[in-house]
Amino acid sequence: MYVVGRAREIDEVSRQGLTLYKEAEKNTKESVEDHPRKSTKRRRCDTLRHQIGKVVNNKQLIGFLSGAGGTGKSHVIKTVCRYAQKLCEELRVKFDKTSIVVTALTGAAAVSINGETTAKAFAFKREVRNELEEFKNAYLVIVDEVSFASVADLQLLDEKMKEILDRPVEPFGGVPFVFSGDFTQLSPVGGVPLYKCDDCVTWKQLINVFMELKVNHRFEKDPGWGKLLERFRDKGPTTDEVAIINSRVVGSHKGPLEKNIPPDAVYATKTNVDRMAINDAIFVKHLEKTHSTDANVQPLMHTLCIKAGNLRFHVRGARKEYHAMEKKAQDIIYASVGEAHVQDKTKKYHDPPLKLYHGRPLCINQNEDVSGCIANGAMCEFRGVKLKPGVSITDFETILIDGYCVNCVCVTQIESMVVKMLDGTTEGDEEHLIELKQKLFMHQLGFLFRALDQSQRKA
Ligand SMILES: Nc1ncnc2c1ncn2[C@@H]1O[C@H](COP(=O)(O)OP(=O)(O)OP(=O)(O)O)[C@@H](O)[C@H]1O
Repeated sequence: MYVVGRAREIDEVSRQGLTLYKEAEKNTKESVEDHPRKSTKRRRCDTLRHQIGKVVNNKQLIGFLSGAGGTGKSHVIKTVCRYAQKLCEELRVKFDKTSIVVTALTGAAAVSINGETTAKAFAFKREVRNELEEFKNAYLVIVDEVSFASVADLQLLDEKMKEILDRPVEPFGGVPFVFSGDFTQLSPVGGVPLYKCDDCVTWKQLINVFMELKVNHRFEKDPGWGKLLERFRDKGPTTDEVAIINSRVVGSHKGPLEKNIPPDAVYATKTNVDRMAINDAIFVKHLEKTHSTDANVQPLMHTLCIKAGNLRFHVRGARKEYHAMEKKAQDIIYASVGEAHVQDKTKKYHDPPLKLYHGRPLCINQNEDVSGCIANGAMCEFRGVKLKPGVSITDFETILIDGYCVNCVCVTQIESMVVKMLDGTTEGDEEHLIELKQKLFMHQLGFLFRALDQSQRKA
């Protein structure tokens, strides 16, 4: 087992890589002369694989790249891919997304490393062997955010790779794998985490290279905060540090007064009910500044509520019989009921109307187009909506929120939502259309987006 100490040592790795490249180049020339019948391209690929194999003592690399948040795991993954691309260009060997398959367990992580979700890349939910044939060419597969993987996920990945490559004995079909992540971060939803399973052979016995990044780059400009978070991760904070955190809690006896909170403050809330209360308060503040309580004044078009359908109630004693709710009752629900309060029979939570205005930060909660960075967890800003043909603004209804008249439209009248991505790879002022997916059961209100706490990630 190898231990690579610090992020800085990546430089050392790249120096080794350069030597490797020079050697590979030399060997390629030699092997061209040795085997004149083999195509030059084929020989270059074989040499490259052989050289990569030598780095890990001719063993199949199954590595684990770890380190606290901000130590540069994603940075290393992107650097390795850029480096490999350059190397392949020099060797005139084809390099594309199947040469190094970059995947992550979550959509947001996949965006940050320019990859795909692991489930999508390996078609976890589908039987599509032919589509996956291309993985036969992979020099390396990277799986980021491995703390999210359950034992079952890893076993599925192992089985898929064995099946794709027709190598039922070699782990992951014999392809080099690097898992990246930090087990102190989030665990899988509804599965057993890898570190908790003593008989998970795939994880515990197969990892043969461990790389730990120790220098935190994210907090270079605020080392004090970085150290505090590091202690949070390792042993838990000291009493003084808890006091520092508490001094940032709005409403605590030492915390900031509401009037002193900057408009771009980042809120951390413990529960969804608190998150929604903050969202609603911010929305009402926006209405106070821009909207009227006079029903005769036309509400402004930059602000819009999107509801899933007309709220109805189930008639007692009657099967499948529903009555429309009174307008007043609807207004109360739209104004004060949030996603955290609405649960269906299957215990799923559903959003009442989304309260939006031009520029409102949103968090995407589905993997729509991961390579286009429209992925679960990615941040975007609401710009507007595109209405379905035949729908006009005169079809909008007005609802009352804290006495203010606000435009409201049913999701069935909308073709797509217009957003601007705030993080990920998209640059410039480009706007995106996003299809709204919703379940149209009258009591199930599901949306593509959930509004975040007006917060943007700081780093
Ligand atoms: N070796 C490095 N030199 C300079 N900056 C770096 C280096 N490694 C990472 N960074 C920067 O530090 C920040 C955090 O890096 P990165 O997102 O890769 O961390 P991470 O370990 O993947 O974090 P997380 O676990 O939260 O996803 C980024 O802004 C990145 O550009």
